[in-house]
Amino acid sequence: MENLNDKVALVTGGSRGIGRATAIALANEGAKVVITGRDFDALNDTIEMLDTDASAVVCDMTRAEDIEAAVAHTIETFGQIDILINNAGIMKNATFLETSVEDLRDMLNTNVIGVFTMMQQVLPHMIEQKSGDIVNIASMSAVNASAQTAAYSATKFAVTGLTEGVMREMREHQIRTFTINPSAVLTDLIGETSLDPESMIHPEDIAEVIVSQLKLNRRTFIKTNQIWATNPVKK
Ligand SMILES: NC(=O)C1=CN([C@@H]2O[C@H](COP(=O)(O)OP(=O)(O)OC[C@H]3O[C@@H](n4cnc5c(N)ncnc54)[C@H](O)[C@@H]3O)[C@@H](O)[C@H]2O)C=CC1
Ligand SMILES: CC(=O)C(C)=O
Repeated sequence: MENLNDKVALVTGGSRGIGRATAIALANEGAKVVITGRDFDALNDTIEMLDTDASAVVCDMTRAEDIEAAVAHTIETFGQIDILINNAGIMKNATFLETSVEDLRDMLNTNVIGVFTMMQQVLPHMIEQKSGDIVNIASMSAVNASAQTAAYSATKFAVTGLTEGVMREMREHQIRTFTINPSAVLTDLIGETSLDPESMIHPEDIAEVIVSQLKLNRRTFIKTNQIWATNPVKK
């Protein structure tokens, strides 16, 4: 089993939800953590929850220069990047005919181009280290499309393709690249739901899956998964 103690993790969208829970779980394993997001105060709230060496950097995933600066900050602060959690993402729900091309562009810019740019910035460091892990948070919407989320699904299907292609190129460098596919998780992203919150997946559950996959012996990895709630029931 891998030990995450002293590994350096960069977690995007670390101010709340799955990103915050993952940053906390990695810190609990002894990893050093850099979190990114757009709101410095919200990032600092997360930093105060981390019992480890940690740093926050403002980084809008739609801005390539922010991503470049966040990666440079991580290298300057901790000297390496062992784990990248590409978590930041947005969802805009609408029927297909009511989806504007601007909403599609916003989701593509954050969910796909942000992930693409972040991997392009981080991978040269991992290749030089001859080791690294990249976890891209896709979604069950990357497996099954639903009514009212066609455009969001398209961005998450794109994350799957991007991740698999990168994985095939990077395995020879001892870099594991994989997707996580959660179904509905109790976070701000899905907002009000008709489900009983206790019966839903919680962000901490996703964080636990991520940590357990990162702790697999480096000779193996789970290429993708599907994380379901056991028995989601209505309120
Ligand atoms: N909540 C759910 O049911 C599911 C969520 N996901 C995915 O998990 C990831 C995290 O989502 P949640 O924690 O649920 O959402 P959330 O809304 O609670 O958190 C999203 C995080 O991403 C950040 N973010 C959004 N746009 C950004 C940008 N342009 N630049 C920098 N940071 C940005 C937000 O500030 C926030 O910190 C997303 O990629 C989402 O698509 C996947 C499956 C299910
Ligand atoms: C929000 C999302 O990605 C779901 C419910 O799969």
